[in-house]
Amino acid sequence: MREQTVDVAVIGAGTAGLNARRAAEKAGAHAVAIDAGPLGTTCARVGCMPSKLLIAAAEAAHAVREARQFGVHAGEPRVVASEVMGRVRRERDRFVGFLLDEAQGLAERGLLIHGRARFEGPNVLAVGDDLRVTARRAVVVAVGSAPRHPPILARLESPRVIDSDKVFELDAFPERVLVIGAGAIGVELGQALARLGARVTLACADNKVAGIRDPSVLAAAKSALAREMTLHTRTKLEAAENRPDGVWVRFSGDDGEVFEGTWPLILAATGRAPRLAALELERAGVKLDDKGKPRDFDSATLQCGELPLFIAGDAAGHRPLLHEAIDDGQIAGRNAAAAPEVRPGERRVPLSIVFTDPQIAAVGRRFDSLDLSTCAIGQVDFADQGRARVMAKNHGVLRVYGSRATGALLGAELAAPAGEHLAHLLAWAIQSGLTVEQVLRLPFYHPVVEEGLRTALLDLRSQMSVGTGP
Ligand SMILES: Cc1cc2nc3c(=O)[nH]c(=O)nc-3n(C[C@H](O)[C@H](O)[C@H](O)COP(=O)(O)OP(=O)(O)OC[C@H]3O[C@@H](n4cnc5c(N)ncnc54)[C@H](O)[C@@H]3O)c2cc1C
Ligand SMILES: NC(=O)c1ccc[n+]([C@@H]2O[C@H](COP(=O)([O-])OP(=O)(O)OC[C@H]3O[C@@H](n4cnc5c(N)ncnc54)[C@H](O)[C@@H]3O)[C@@H](O)[C@H]2O)c1
Repeated sequence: MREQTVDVAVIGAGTAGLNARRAAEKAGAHAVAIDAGPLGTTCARVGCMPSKLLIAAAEAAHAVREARQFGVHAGEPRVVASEVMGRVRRERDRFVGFLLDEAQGLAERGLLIHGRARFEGPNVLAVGDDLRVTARRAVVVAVGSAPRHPPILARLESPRVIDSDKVFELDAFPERVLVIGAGAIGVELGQALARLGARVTLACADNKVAGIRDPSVLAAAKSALAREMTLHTRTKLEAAENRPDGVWVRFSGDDGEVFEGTWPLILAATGRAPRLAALELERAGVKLDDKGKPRDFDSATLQCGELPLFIAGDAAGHRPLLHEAIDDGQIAGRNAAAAPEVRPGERRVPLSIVFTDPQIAAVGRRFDSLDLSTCAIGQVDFADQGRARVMAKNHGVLRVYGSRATGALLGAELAAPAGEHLAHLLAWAIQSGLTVEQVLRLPFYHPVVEEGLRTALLDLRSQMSVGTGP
């Protein structure tokens, strides 16, 4: 067994791991990342980037179809799946290439070890069969997450059941596809496949779409998505089996409704789980709950109890988004280098954006955390919003939340045209501590989608007991 001693060992060279290693090094530690591969990060290989590339192709097809309402007749677009997927993979590979170059540079400097790591003790790792790495200061666990399939599908082992790890390898789009799950992955990929010509049925166990909790925004999101796919919510997968013509599945709803059918392709978008199981965290002294999650994890410092062990990115399971993986990595890396002197990391206002049309987003405080006796809600419906109508993108609702007493802007949920931009404006205003009144004093051009945001803010201000400006 070869032995290596470092200050900080980071398990995983994804986004969180690379950032953790860099932050630990910046804090003066000899920090090494260990990765079993494939390298290139989930975001670039099978996550954010290929999904947005597929959505971009889908938007192009949709724009051609929609052109007729402007009097521009292009006919039904001819979608050539091999060309669509060729561009998705070419561009994806370009993004991945930059990360592989970074990994190669680290490996050449002895700062990236190839191999699968597991714990032998709180700061001792076995890497593969022939290397033991001891971390003098701490270990950062940044192993990411993996798709989680319901047991009924997991047992089936059919090539006709795929998940987001496989979808970008398709070379043909099936005529019909069943998407199970209406989280970010299900709705983004479901709508994209529908726009690229598949007849999509989307089914999910709960009543949420893209994680939206505000009932008005949820209703708007559902009705916008239902224009392009058949949507079944509150319906649970009960049975599945392989048949000659595809995979047969049966769902049963909370209301007793049963639907079943056979699909040539099923996309399982049923959530992702942290890849912690194979790490043998118990050997590091980590106490796990019945779901295999560390009991004493501190989401502010990212430390597990008093152990010299930090968890960052999707592996921590609390904010499974790219910008949060970057922040987590920096917090965990810095704390690992300074352990046992740890401090809470600075966090940004929560922001999530789902790239459907309309885009679905949540910023700051969520609807279900509001005390409606002290908070007010302002709303705009984009059906009649000027710029949205001009572009024929007039679908969706935006709701902003504020404190009646202080006039502070607290949060928002939205399904809206240009939602990615509106969500950023709101996040920046909230993080800057602006009141509704102060935001309304900022410029709003005409005619822009942001005027819809102003309508919602005016509605919010009218219900507040402070700040009645111009
Ligand atoms: C389809 C899809 C679309 C997405 N779209 C978006 C989006 O638009 N915006 C957004 O913000 N987020 C998006 N996300 C989420 C985002 O991709 C993740 O939050 C982020 O990539 C997580 O980074 P990470 O560093 O935690 O994990 P990863 O990048 O997965 O890194 C984990 C690394 O650990 C390694 N590893 C695992 N186990 C071991 C072990 N035992 N030993 C050694 N190495 C190991 C792996 O090889 C991997 O390299 C999307 C995700 C998916 C799946
Ligand atoms: N734009 C983005 O930021 C973006 C895009 C894609 C993915 N992501 C990240 O990836 C993570 C995982 O996404 P996801 O959509 O897979 O997970 P999710 O947990 O958000 O959604 C899972 C869905 O699967 C359904 N489901 C689970 N088990 C089921 C069953 N047995 N029968 C029927 N339905 C079932 C749930 O009802 C839910 O709709 C997200 O939390 C997000 O952080 C982000």
